[in-house]
Amino acid sequence: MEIATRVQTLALRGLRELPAEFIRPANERPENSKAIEGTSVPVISLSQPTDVLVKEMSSACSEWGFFLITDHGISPSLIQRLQDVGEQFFQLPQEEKEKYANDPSSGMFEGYGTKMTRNLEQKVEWVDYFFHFIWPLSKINYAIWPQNPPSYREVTDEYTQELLKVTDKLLELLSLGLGLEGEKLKSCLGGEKLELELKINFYPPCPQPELALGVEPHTDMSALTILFSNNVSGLQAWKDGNWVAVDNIPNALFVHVGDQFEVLSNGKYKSALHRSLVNKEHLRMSWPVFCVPPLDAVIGPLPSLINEENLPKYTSKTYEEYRYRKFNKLPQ
Ligand SMILES: O=C(O)CCC(=O)C(=O)O
Ligand SMILES: [Fe+2]
Repeated sequence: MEIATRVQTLALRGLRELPAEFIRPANERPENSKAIEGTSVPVISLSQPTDVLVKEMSSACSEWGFFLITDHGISPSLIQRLQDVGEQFFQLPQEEKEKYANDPSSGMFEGYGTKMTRNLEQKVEWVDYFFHFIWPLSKINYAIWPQNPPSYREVTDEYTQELLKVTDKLLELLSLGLGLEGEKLKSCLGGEKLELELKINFYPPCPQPELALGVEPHTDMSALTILFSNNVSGLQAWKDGNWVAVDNIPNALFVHVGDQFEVLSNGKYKSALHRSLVNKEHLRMSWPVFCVPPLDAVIGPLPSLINEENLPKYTSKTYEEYRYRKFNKLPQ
């Protein structure tokens, strides 16, 4: 396996100019595609009554595909501890981190990674990451989790338990918002077999942030993604032809619809196109958790949402097939 050049290693070299593979074509550069002013992402407090939440959330998912949640019940100190252990891992000596290197080309997605490129047409992103399952127990491979700092596992397990409660609540509200029974969307995601994947994105300060992207525009193939950052701005989501910067509200969680919920809802909920920018001064980190069905779950528009006015807009297929097609850029 070829060892990737890590973005963190490049950043430590104190480059003044960005290597060519990071320089985006003019139309993709942040300097030429700025976020609009005067629009902000809906903020939904989970402390409101259910009927209010159902309305606010379903309209946010239909109109925006994303929203921020506050009063979600996860303590600020737990979020801080999760940030600390993630940051401590990335501060380890490089050779220590390389012990966890992943190898997506041979199907080993979990571990420490950086996307590579072999030709200059294909640009790369200014980010290193760590990726692993956090749920269900049968999918967890603790051997690939950072052993350092030693509290990484305990803190991450605790966050998982708290996040499962939030996920259940969101899935229930989003089901009700489609006029379905509260348990419906969770059962479509395999019920207790629903999977959670954690990615830690590490974006070092970048010498020419106006020419680069942290993560290029994409929709997540998950059903739902729940994310927070270290309060350094950079995440943007696409709404009606413009980029909208996601505000940093301390301890709020950013929630967005992924492809599987767009398909299940037959397009009522929109999978959010989003990207992240980097900056010159500050390290940015983010912790998305992807909520996904098991690979053998068949995902298609829900029959109860289909009628003569609402014909199916998507084909049904297993999540495994969807993932294969998305990775290989094949039509769905
Ligand atoms: O860093 C962020 O805020 C977004 C990252 C992201 O979209 C992803 O990893 O899928
Ligand atoms: Fe994403």
